[in-house]
Amino acid sequence: MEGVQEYMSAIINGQEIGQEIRNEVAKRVAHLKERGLTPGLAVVLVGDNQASATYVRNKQKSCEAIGMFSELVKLPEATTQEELLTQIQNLNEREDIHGILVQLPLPKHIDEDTVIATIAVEKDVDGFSPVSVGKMMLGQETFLPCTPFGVMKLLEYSGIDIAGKHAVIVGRSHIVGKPMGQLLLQKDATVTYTHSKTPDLPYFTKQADILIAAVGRANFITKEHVKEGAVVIDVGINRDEHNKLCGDVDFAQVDGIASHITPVPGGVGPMTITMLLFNTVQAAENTFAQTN
Ligand SMILES: Nc1nc2c(c(=O)[nH]1)N[C@@H](CN(C=O)c1ccc(C(=O)N[C@@H](CCC(=O)O)C(=O)O)cc1)CN2
Repeated sequence: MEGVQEYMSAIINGQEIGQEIRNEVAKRVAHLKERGLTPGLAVVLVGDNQASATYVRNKQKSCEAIGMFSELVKLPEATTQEELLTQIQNLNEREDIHGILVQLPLPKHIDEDTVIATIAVEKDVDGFSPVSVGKMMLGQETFLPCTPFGVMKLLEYSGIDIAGKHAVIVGRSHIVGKPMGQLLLQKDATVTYTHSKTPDLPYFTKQADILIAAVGRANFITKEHVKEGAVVIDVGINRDEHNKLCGDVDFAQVDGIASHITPVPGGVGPMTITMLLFNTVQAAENTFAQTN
């Protein structure tokens, strides 16, 4: 059709890129172990959320696969906030634990902000604590939140230039949308934040060279939202009306319009755990450097 350029969208494969990075992390683990230090991750799971239990199991398996030590602290739904804080304080003191993560969401009677702020900043491998977030905002060295960090790696490994590009973020969560914009800004993108209540969303998203969908709604981003040749990164993990896993982007509609696109599953998801391993080995290396 005249005036319409058709793209073969390149599929960004998070499994493959994640594996490449995990292989590098595994070498760093082996190097530390030869020197007598085994990187250790503590994963705290409170309650019976099935999806959380699956993610936690995958995190533990991934640790084992590269030779890291991992410990699961599994607590019942009725755990009080005080009990949880005590558990975290104990983990903060442990020399064999270099990274701590508390799986989110927590049961409603527990205040997530208070819990996250209790994790020692040098063990905050999720990068969620106020100090880690503040350092990230200032461009200082810190642990970056795993999902946005993983997206940055996907862009880098796919050879996508960021400087000078217009990145539009759809979503404003503390763990994805907000930090995502900051990381892109630090690489000289021009960043626009939008969200589910932005009027005339396509007006903004159609301007995106890099479109990040992190709104948490199944198939929310359709062909009306996407400029031809845009890079489309789907951070969503949803279930559609048939209970099938899907992202925030209607893949079938956007495939062929975008220059690059991430699938769900197999795009951003595997990178979240990869960057958790990356941060944990970094935490262990920091400990090693301080004690040797
Ligand atoms: N403390 C944290 N809690 C949560 C985080 C987090 O980064 N830290 N993120 C999410 C859940 N999450 C990790 O915890 C996570 C979600 C999805 C995947 C993933 O690999 N998804 C696969 C599909 C998996 C499936 O089949 O269900 C994919 O997209 O390919 C990894 C990690 C909320 N909580």
